[in-house]
Amino acid sequence: MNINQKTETIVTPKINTEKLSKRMDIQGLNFFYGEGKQALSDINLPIYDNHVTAIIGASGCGKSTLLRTMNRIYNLYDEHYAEGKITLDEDNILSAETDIYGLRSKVGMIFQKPTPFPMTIYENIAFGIRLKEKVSKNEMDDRVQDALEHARLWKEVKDKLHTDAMGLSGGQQQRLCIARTIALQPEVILMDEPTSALDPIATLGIEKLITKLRKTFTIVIVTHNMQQAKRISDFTAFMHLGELEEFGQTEQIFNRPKQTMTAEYIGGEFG
Ligand SMILES: Nc1ncnc2c1ncn2[C@@H]1O[C@H](COP(=O)(O)OP(=O)(O)OP(=O)(O)O)[C@@H](O)[C@H]1O
Repeated sequence: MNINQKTETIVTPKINTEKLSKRMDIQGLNFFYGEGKQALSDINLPIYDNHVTAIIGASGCGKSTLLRTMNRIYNLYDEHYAEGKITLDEDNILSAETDIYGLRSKVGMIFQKPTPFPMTIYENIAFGIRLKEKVSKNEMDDRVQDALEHARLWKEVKDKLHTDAMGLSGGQQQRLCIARTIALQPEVILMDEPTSALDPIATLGIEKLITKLRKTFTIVIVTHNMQQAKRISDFTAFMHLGELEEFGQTEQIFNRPKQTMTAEYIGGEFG
């Protein structure tokens, strides 16, 4: 099966963005990997609540960098810094007063390669919950089951919860990582090419899951796969050389791009 084959022109109803609330709002964002090494310039991007926003663009245009500003994971390195404003529920997360651990529990992240902890399936989920709050054994069992059900993994693992998570397939491991993130009840889930290490069937499993999760969470996904962006996102941001070239409803970006650069990228002229 080739899941990347060209699909029909997408037909989706126009979303009236005036009726949506913004879960996050990026305003005038610049990002530097050290003095003089600017990777993002003046990014302005709304992230609408309970919708999926895809970030697309050629290699090196700044997609992952942009995603990483949204939970300040770049703070792991002293010389990396951001300027501008990113609001989450009205608070500027770039402010020096931001509680970074609190921020990361509100804005979860899924990486390219599944990264389960070398523990049992159950512990992969219970571990994070325990760090955040005190819950009884029964409540923990319920929370673990709930997260696995939400991540569409429960049926496959319910009889082996106390076995090593590393024994799961790649697609199952990625769904476990999603379950681990969901268990902490974030508001936003960031996904950095979450299916690029998976086969087509596992990819479709994750895509179905993302479509379901948007009812509860706000999702931002970086993808190289334009057919994937078309299939699962409501909004698309096209980046070029560290700038946001065009943002709009996915249907508009793919069917009627306004910028020549967007049309060329979508048409496969560079990438
Ligand atoms: N740790 C780093 N130190 C210095 N420069 C970096 C670092 N990480 C990324 N860059 C640079 O920042 C720019 C944006 O990189 P980024 O990884 O965000 O792009 P991308 O669009 O996600 O690329 P890809 O699709 O290849 O993953 C590139 O020019 C890259 O070389």
